[in-house]
Amino acid sequence: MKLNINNTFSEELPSDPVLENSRRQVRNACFSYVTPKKTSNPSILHVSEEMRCELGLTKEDTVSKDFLEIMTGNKVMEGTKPYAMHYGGHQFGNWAGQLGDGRAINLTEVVHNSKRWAVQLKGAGETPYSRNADGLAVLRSSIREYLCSEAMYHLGVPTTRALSLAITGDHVLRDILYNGNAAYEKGAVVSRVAPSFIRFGSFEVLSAHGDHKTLKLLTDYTIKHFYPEIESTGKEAYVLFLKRVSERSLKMVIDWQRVGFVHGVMNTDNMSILGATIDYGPYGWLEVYDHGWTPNTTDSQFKRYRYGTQPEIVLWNLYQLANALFPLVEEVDPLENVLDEYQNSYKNEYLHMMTSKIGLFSKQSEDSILIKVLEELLQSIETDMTIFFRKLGKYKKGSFDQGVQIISDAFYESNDLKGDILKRWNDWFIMYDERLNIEILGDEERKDKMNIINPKYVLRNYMAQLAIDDADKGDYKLIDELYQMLKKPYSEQPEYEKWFAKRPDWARDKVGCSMLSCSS
Ligand SMILES: Nc1ncnc2c1ncn2[C@@H]1O[C@H](COP(=O)(O)OP(=O)(O)OP(=O)(O)O)[C@@H](O)[C@H]1O
Ligand SMILES: [Mg+2]
Repeated sequence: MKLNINNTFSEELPSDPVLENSRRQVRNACFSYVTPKKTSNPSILHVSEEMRCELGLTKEDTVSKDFLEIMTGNKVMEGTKPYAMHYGGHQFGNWAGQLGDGRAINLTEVVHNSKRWAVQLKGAGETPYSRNADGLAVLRSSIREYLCSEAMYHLGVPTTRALSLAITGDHVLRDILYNGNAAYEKGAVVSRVAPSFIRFGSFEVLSAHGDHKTLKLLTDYTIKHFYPEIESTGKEAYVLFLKRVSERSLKMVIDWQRVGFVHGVMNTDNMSILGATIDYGPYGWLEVYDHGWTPNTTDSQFKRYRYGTQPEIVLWNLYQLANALFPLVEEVDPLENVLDEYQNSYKNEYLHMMTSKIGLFSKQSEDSILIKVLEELLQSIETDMTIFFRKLGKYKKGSFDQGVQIISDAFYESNDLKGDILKRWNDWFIMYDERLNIEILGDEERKDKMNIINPKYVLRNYMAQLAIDDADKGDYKLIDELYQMLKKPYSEQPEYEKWFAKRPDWARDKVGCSMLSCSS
């Protein structure tokens, strides 16, 4: 197996001088060297073809013994020195101090086709940052991370990627609902890939420790490799850096809102500095359109990370990043201006995204009302988000009296559609139809454009759970079926029509489908 190894993070940034794998507080360093844990009887369950090609690996490579051993922790690739990254974070609104890669281990960076990739194992064993946990990951959460990160890539949402999914042959103890019912589960490792795994928390931890020297090194490194378009130097560069991170993070969260993805645990240690979705833990997909929904039972009391607040939370997290960068800028105003800009751009971008979802591509002053009324209606009775927007593409100008009929599959209880609600829906279609008259696109063209904005297939929570249930019994076919289908989320794919359906009733309140915890 030949990878074009080219390490920059570990070559250019300070490492923790302690080499033993003991839990500790790390200072003046961006990472600690650590070797992945050996696994007892590993086997690869799936490999992402697209990611394999991105890294310059052949099919033969991915079925080799080397690949199996390297991607499950049993062998360290020649010429590499794996390491865990040092970071901190704000968790659920509070500063949590040092966190770091407690179970993720970076193997190496690779350059292929002029693109830089860091390859990391998640669930690869204890590190200096493991605190009181075991450094491992279970099959259920690894299937969810593997499938969803690749699905998000194909949806066009900025994200970390996955290369392989493996079981380790070891057993891992977990208490899924934190209610005293711990049980052994199959251990697993996902090899995941991103240009870099640096997080907001990587900057925060250095700033919190007053280590401005390493903070500056890390910021300069990040700009040099990942924001090369920033040509200025000094304070100006750091302000621009915050601005670019804020723009990328805004794009990411607008995409989340567009496809109905709820991250579930948007702590600052789970915010990539590249504006990519990272940490597929207790995430979920909106089935019933509901701004108040979060899949994460650990957050059920305050619902801090519910669907509707995700863009505000990104802003809150950017504030923490701005605070962390403050020692490099020493002026509040320019940093605050960047955050103010986020707020303005967010309003515009959100409206633009929502209007494009309903096939409006010109701007009109009344559009915000049309969208607001629609959002209220979508929440007035249980309405499936994916089905609603996809079906709306079939609407034909002038047929407002058939509007409700066209989207009626999206309603979970069509009996609820009566009286005032039905009237309000009909009124909305009249408004919508009038507004469509200002658009230049015809029905077919509008539908085609809407169909590359509104996915037909997403990884509904119960679908991942079905794949997990099968995998627990040793049947991995559904993992591949979902993986193949989710490669083309915007295409019709009649062979997969059965997955274009509302959540089945059995999944309504089932653990793993509508209730997920951080236990993984
Ligand atoms: N089983 C575990 N063993 C050791 N550390 C863990 C374990 N699970 C989580 N952690 C650590 O707890 C912190 C918060 O966990 P969180 O659930 O956000 O991350 P994660 O799912 O492990 O990984 P990532 O953010 O890398 O995708 C992180 O520092 C993480 O490394
Ligand atoms: Mg995390």
